[in-house]
Amino acid sequence: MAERTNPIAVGVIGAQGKMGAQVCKAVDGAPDMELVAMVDTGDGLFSAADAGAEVVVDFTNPDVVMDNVHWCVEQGMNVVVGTSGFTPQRIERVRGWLAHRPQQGVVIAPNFAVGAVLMMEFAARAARYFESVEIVEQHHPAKLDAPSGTALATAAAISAARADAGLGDVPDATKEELDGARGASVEGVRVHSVRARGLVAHQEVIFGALGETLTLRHDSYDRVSFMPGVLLSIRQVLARPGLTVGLNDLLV
Ligand SMILES: NC(=O)C1=CN([C@@H]2O[C@H](COP(=O)(O)OP(=O)(O)OC[C@H]3O[C@@H](n4cnc5c(N)ncnc54)[C@H](OP(=O)(O)O)[C@@H]3O)[C@@H](O)[C@H]2O)C=CC1
Ligand SMILES: O=C(O)C1=N[C@H](C(=O)O)C[C@H](O)C1
Repeated sequence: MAERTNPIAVGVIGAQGKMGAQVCKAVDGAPDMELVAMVDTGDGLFSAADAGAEVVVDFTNPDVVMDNVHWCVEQGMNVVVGTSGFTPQRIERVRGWLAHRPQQGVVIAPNFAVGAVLMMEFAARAARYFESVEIVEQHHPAKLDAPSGTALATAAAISAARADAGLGDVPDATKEELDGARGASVEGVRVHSVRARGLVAHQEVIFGALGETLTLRHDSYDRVSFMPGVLLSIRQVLARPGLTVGLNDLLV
């Protein structure tokens, strides 16, 4: 394929938000991209299509993201999605929208930070060797969803690896508990959500076996940590028709 010489036209939905604003700045500073549309609450999505966006990046909220992605796909645009709330059912719906659109791509990533992607990979790799596992995710108090999308994806990957290895339930003798004291069970993995001022996005995965524990921890101290993954996805979505979930296949 001939190398393109014109910049990638990018639109951002949720442009006034914490992530959206950071994405606009990163796209603006990328020599191979042009920021053509900044859309937020009350603005019409059509401005991204009118501006000729080839790739639209969505960082909004789980209540609106499905409508946004559907509309963009219908308009023929490629989409990079960071917004949380992607259940397996939602992912299948997006796959369905793309089924008859062989030219278009959508990338959905629960976390764009390279360290977080590796932490999830390492957790899936470690899962088969440990009888016990729990996840503690910590975020800023403005976060709308709990557990985080990253924690849900990590729990799902761990659960699949445990099932593959023939591991049974995580041992836990708890008989009496205050509501929530043992966190939420996500596919059999306990997830605890902390919300505190000063935090950005952090996660620990604690594995336990006889006489040892292994703790994997990732910290995003600043939202700039997500930008290399977002820019990589914008570049790659154009060459990846269909649905890509997570950054694992994009990182070389
Ligand atoms: N995948 C990843 O690596 C990361 C994912 N996230 C996820 O990204 C999402 C956004 O996070 P964050 O930036 O912190 O949230 P913010 O609340 O700071 O930003 C969301 C922005 O989207 C706007 N918005 C809401 N509805 C619409 C709509 N229908 N059309 C256009 N704009 C809209 C909001 O406007 P208003 O305030 O008026 O509602 C707000 O400006 C969350 O789901 C979060 O979990 C966050 C960080 C990293
Ligand atoms: O809301 C956030 O801030 C974040 N959301 C994503 C999630 O739900 O996992 C990614 C990261 O943890 C930051």
